Amino acid sequence: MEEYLLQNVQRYQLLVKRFVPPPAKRNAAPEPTASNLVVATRIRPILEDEISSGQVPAIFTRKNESGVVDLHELKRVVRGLPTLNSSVYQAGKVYGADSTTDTIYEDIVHPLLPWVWAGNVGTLFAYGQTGSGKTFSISRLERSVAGALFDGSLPGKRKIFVSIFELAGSSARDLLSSQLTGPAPFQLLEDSFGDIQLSGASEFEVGFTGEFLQLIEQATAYRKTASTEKNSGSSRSHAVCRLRIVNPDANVVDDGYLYLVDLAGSEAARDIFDHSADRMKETREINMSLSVLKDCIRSIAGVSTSNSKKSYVPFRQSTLTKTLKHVFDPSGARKCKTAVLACVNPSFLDTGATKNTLRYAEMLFATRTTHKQPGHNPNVPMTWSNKDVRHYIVTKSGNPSVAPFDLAPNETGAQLLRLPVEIFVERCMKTPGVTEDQARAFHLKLWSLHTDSQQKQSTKKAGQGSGTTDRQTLAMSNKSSRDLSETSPGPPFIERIRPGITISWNPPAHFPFHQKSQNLAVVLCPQDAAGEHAVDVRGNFVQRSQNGEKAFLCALVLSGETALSYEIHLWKQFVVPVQDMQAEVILEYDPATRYYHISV
Ligand SMILES: Nc1ncnc2c1ncn2[C@@H]1O[C@H](COP(=O)(O)OP(=O)(O)OP(=O)(O)O)[C@@H](O)[C@H]1O
Repeated sequence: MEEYLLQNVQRYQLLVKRFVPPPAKRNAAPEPTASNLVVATRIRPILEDEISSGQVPAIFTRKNESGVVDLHELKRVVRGLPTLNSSVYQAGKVYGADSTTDTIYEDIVHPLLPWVWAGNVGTLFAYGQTGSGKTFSISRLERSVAGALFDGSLPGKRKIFVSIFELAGSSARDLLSSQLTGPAPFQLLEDSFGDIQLSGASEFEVGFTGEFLQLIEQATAYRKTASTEKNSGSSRSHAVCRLRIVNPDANVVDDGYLYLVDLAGSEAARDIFDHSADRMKETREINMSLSVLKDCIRSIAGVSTSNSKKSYVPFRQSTLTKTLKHVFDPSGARKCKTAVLACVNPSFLDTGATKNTLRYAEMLFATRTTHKQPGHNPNVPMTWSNKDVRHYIVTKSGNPSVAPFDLAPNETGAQLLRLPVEIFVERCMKTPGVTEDQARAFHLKLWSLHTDSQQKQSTKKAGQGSGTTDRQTLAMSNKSSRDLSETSPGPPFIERIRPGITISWNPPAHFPFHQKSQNLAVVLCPQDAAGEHAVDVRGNFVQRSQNGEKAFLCALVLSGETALSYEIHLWKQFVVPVQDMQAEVILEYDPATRYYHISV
């Protein structure tokens, strides 16, 4: 086909010249005043070597209509001259070949900085066909961000921490690791707040622009690239630069995060020079992760392949979308703003890939909406305002009740949950008469409610009456994709207890391994099935149950060396009555640290 196009380039140019643009169908939805999603399309200039090989541009912006582009393909006909097949796209803000990266920065990236500075999450990602200008754009935008963060234009003091890593297939590798063997693998773990943690990846504090740029250069040198037909320095992994912004003066404000993501280009087998098994596998994995990304985009746009408005967002299916969970998780609690840069190659040889990129840009453009916080739910501490927190403290902290001003002067539910247990207890004990045991029991009560709430399904229904694709409607109606079933509420906790699950429990006062944080145990078998030689951690034989009390022999889970990490002690066993069990807890193993962490 390429040969055919190159042979007919003059006819193609003639037809393009004669083309009369039809009016573009405008998106009927009103432009949100403060959208949480900005979509932009960048058409890179046609390159010298492309011109010298006879290529011409196929994509054009309109003079009087911003945000609209026309794409022309040459259509082969069986008999007669080829004709022109034109399509029109409305793909957000459009930047033509003569636009500068500085303009794009001012329009879509700079607004993210005050947002993350204030403790929110901002994301910029560039996607598009291999050779379409993603790395060119992101690398320059990163430099502008590095300048603006330290030029004193943002108010107040912040500490800035940088991690840079690449995602390839199912692996995540640290591009700032000091290992001589190359980027070190690490784990992406989801904590009980639903945030993704980079377990084992390095993070460096940077104090000025040059220091940040040096880290970017170090990471770029490590990043995996290879030659493709379209780009001699093609990126063979997705690169993520994550900035964590800490406000040292306000310990109740969440850390801000800025993600700058340069995706690997999608490519076809014909684009690849080296067709070795490894290279083909790598290409398959990249294309697979990009396809999961597209599924996520389709789902949040409410036009999933199943045509169901209650789409399941499959962000856990690749490390890329897991990293971008905050963008796609309908149940996410953090406030997010996202800028998407769709990059396209203007050449008429690349129109297939360009159409694909523009279709997804259009789809994303249709999902723009203002961000609303999930509504208050008395059973979900993550949704509580400070007023809700104070009410809970007054009514549920025991006798005497903890003074709300001592425990949570400003904190929301999410912030109270994040308080280290020792600080929580210390604050509770400022109230006269409150004992340490009472404070710890109250902490446990709050956490039990939290862990249970993370597992329960939302009962609200999708888009009732509105018929819109509002992400918040999806958020309220869709489960997070951790809830696999749409209809089943799941059995109550007591009925779920079985060998193999981990539970939190309330040990008796004489228990010798009382943990400062949660007390956890892995259920091994019913007490009566333990056998006559089974001995518990105190050296007592495990008795058969009496008075029909239901109990299980459990292995203890004790705290690890690092905060909120745990180890399973299979040989330290103890009988736990069902009545002392509180909730099921999901533990996730981190091979890097060899500890378990609470996942849900
Ligand atoms: N706006 C631009 N102006 C001038 N040259 C550009 C522009 N955008 C991209 N290029 C050039 O186009 C080529 C391909 O760009 P780049 O490497 O950024 O593509 P990519 O989309 O990151 O590709 P891959 O996915 O294969 O990594 C490079 O030579 C780059 O210098």
